[in-house]
Amino acid sequence: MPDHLVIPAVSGEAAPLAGAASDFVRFDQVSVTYGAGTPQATLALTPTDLGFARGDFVCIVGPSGCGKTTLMQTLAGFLKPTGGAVSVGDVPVTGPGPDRGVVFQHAALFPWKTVAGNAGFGPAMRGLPRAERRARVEYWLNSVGLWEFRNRYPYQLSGGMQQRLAIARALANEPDILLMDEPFGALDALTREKMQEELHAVWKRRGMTVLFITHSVDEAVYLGTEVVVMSQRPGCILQRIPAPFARLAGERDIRRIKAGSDFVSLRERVLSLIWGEGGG
Ligand SMILES: Nc1ncnc2c1ncn2[C@@H]1O[C@H](COP(=O)(O)OP(=O)(O)OP(=O)(O)O)[C@@H](O)[C@H]1O
Repeated sequence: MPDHLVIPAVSGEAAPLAGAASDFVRFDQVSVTYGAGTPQATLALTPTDLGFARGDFVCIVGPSGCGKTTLMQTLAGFLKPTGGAVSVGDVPVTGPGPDRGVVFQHAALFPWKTVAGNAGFGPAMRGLPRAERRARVEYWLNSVGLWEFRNRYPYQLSGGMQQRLAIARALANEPDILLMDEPFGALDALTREKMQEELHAVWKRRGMTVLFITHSVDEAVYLGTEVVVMSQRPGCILQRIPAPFARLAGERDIRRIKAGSDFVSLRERVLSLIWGEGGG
């Protein structure tokens, strides 16, 4: 580890489960039952409290089917909770909105639009003036290294480039909150680490709030300011674990950070919690 890196101590303390009244994003007793009132009713999420501050990078991990996507979709506004309420800046979430950008595992780009057309879609839908749209598209395509590919179509891009475009498209709306559901799950290991670096750099530069679902504990511990571990279905939050690596001061070296003993011990701690719940 280079000397100039300042690593805050890994406290070993879990953060309190409930949110605080001052939190920017709040889930208050949010529960979800799919098919409520039918014989097929599935309790996906038990009443859950979670809150976090503006600028936090919150990573959610947990066994398959534990309700991670369900929780995120209530914040995205795609899913109305069966019980409880979600709010952003004290305003209740009642549906999707441009303040919350969403990136899924598969890029879901518009194949008939160019790279620039995809990136500019949100601002165009919102009726922003042409000059501002162009400026945003240029800025965000440059940010994810795709400006020189602006006239290509999605099928002419690699998987990693498509995912970078999906991120640029979400960011071109300049959302306060970025919601990412296993965004790097389909990428090879090397591209995935590069994407982790790029996302981290964008997060640091923009200071936005991120809620990030992943099956990779390594990724969660590296990117998150906090790792939220969920239980098996019906999901609840088992532990919230602060992580220090996202806010490291100084130059970052992803390989050295991940090989460091603080990183390895935090990763093992999260992994053993998940294994106790039946695996990821
Ligand atoms: N539309 C739906 N209708 C009925 N049940 C659903 C629906 N969507 C999800 N479920 C169920 O709710 C539970 C939680 O699903 P969810 O997708 O939130 O889990 P997850 O933790 O994101 O899973 P994974 O890690 O495998 O992506 C699962 O048992 C799932 O089968």
